[in-house]
Amino acid sequence: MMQELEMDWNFVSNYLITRLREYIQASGKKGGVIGLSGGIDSSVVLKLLTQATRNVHVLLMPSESTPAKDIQDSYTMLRSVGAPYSEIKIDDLVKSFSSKVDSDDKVLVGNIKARVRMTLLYAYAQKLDYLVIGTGDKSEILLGYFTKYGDGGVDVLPIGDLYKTQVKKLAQQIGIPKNIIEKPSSPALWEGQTAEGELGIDYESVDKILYLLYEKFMDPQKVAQEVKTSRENVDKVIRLVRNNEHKRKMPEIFKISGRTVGSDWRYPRIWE
Ligand SMILES: Nc1ncnc2c1ncn2[C@@H]1O[C@H](COP(=O)(O)OP(=O)(O)OC[C@H]2O[C@@H]([n+]3cccc(C(=O)O)c3)[C@H](O)[C@@H]2O)[C@@H](O)[C@H]1O
Ligand SMILES: Nc1ncnc2c1ncn2[C@@H]1O[C@H](COP(=O)(O)OP(=O)(O)OP(=O)(O)O)[C@@H](O)[C@H]1O
Ligand SMILES: [Mg+2]
Repeated sequence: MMQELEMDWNFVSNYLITRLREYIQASGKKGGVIGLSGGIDSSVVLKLLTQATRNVHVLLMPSESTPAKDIQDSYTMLRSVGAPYSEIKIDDLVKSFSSKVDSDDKVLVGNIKARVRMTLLYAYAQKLDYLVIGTGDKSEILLGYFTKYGDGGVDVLPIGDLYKTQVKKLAQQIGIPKNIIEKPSSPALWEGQTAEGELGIDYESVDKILYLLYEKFMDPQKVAQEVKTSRENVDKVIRLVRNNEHKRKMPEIFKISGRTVGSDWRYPRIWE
């Protein structure tokens, strides 16, 4: 059923490396900054990025909820790619922000963490004349499982068209250490958080549900049967995709002049 999600991973990795190199070149910027968490997505994108350009800067931004294992895994990745890095502890910044809101809600504080990281990545990008390279995958993007303008606030999403289960295959191909590939995916925004725990469905099922619904236009009831999951899980996925549509768009502009097309104002070639 899911053979179509199989790909020539060697070809995919070469394709993404080339696209990244060309994207950076076309932007007129010199390279890329990336946040490395020790998780699979940032490890994969870091590896691709170092093959696309020599100008890479890595930010390690641990907080109190970052597992020690993730920091170790980040250093393993750093040693293997040999990229320059800065380590910045973010807890003082996060506390400073959350004290102004007077809240200790874990999702709220977690989102502050993601936005503090984004702010630091953009400051480094500006200082170095680099782009901010994003790490979101297709599963997270479709589900809206990211912080708007936090880890979602980036310049380009190299693995944004690969489901989490496909990122794992690509990771094997490009030689990411096995324990990084196998550990449970987690935003690590609070202690004990795991993606599958918070979503309430495993990624293996989520990816099949997404694929059958949105790429095969299969009826939800049939999807539940095919994936051997409950109808409730399929409905939950549909709800997440629909409710988080706003995270995949630029903010809506209430148009008045009506002269422009789309949300972009095009610079006509004739002016060049
Ligand atoms: N219809 C609409 N049109 C325009 N904007 C809309 C909107 N509905 C909400 N919003 C805005 O969006 C905000 C909610 O979005 P957001 O602030 O992102 O917050 P929210 O989606 O509530 O939380 C982020 C989720 O992503 C997870 N996450 C975060 C970071 C990293 C990762 C990871 O996988 O590593 C996962 C995190 O665990 C949590 O479950 C609202 O407060 C509102 O401002
Ligand atoms: N401690 C951290 N230091 C630096 N960057 C981080 C840190 N935590 C999160 N990030 C950034 O936020 C991104 C989103 O986190 P997310 O957990 O989705 O990705 P991941 O850890 O790379 O992979 P996975 O989704 O499997 O956990 C990371 O890829 C990374 O770029
Ligand atoms: Mg993670």
